[in-house]
Order: sequence, then C-alpha cells, then structure tokens
Amino acid sequence: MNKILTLVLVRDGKRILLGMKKRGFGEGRWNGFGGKVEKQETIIDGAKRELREECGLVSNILEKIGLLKFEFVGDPQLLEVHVFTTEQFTGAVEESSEMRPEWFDTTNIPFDKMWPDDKLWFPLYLKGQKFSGYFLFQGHDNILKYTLDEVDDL
Ligand SMILES: Nc1nc(NC2CC2)cc(N2CCN(C3COC3)CC2)n1
Repeated sequence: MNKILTLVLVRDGKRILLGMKKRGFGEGRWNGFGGKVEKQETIIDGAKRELREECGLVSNILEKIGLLKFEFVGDPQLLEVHVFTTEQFTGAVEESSEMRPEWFDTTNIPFDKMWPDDKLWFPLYLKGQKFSGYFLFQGHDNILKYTLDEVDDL
C-alpha cells in the first residue's frame, strides 16, 4: 500500500512560500508544506492541518493540482504525494519545529536546494497546468527515470 503524503504550495501573486525543512525526511531542502495523512482524516484535511502546523497559515481553499508517485531502488514503499495550491489564506507566517518559511519570487525558485523532481514539475504548476508524475529514485538525489503528464482532472 502506498504511503499517502501531502504537499501544499502557497502563492501570493508572484511570490511563493517555501519552507526550509529543519529535520527528518527532506531535511536541508526547500519545499512546500505537508506530511502524512492520519487515519481519521481526509487527504485535503491532512494538507490543511500540516499547512497550519508547519507555517501558521490557515486555508480553507486548497486546489488539487498534482499527483506525484515516487519509488526508491531497494525500497518497496511507494510514496504518493498529493499536491495542492492555495492563494487564499489567513494568519501570520511563523517558523515551526519542522520548517523555516520564506517567500520566494516565482522567477527565482531555489531548485538546487530542493528535491530534484521539483525542477521538472514546477514549470507545469507555475503555468497553471495540472500534472501527474512517476519518479524512480536511486537514493535521494538521483532520478533514474520518470514520466510526467499534464492532466485535465485529478
Ligand atoms: N517536492 C517534493 N518532492 C519529493 N520527492 C520525493 C522524495 C523523492 C517529495 C516531496 N514530499 C514528500 C515528503 N513530504 C513531507 C513528509 O515530510 C515532508 C513533503 C512532500 N516533495
């Protein structure tokens, strides 16, 4: 069974809010906000919870924009990341134990300090295109192969 994870990208016009992961999976990389989905919650509620826990922002309007599946050589556990975006949120951005948030201009996204798949699907996200992808990783830095498609619905 795939491990279900969430990823929320917060936009404010030309800016995007990313967080520097301070520990755990993805430590040392900028990313959107997200985590595991608990048994008793829906995927979208899990995404909203992680957003609030990780950066203090509250959003009731998350738009599903992508589905990313990840396999790692030698690891039977597949990751299934449900990607959301929001431009409507309240609250003040605050650092958490997990994430140090920072606003970036969408023309200056720090791909060299993000997961290697991001540079492949972010351009689709930035042009408002929904996407579905599969990536085979060797370790955490090397994509052996991938498929990435623009989709009309998720
Ligand atoms: N942008 C991006 N790329 C990924 N690539 C795969 C790793 C190769 C995974 C990923 N997420 C998986 C981890 N998840 C939370 C669980 O702790 C943080 C955030 C989203 N986010």
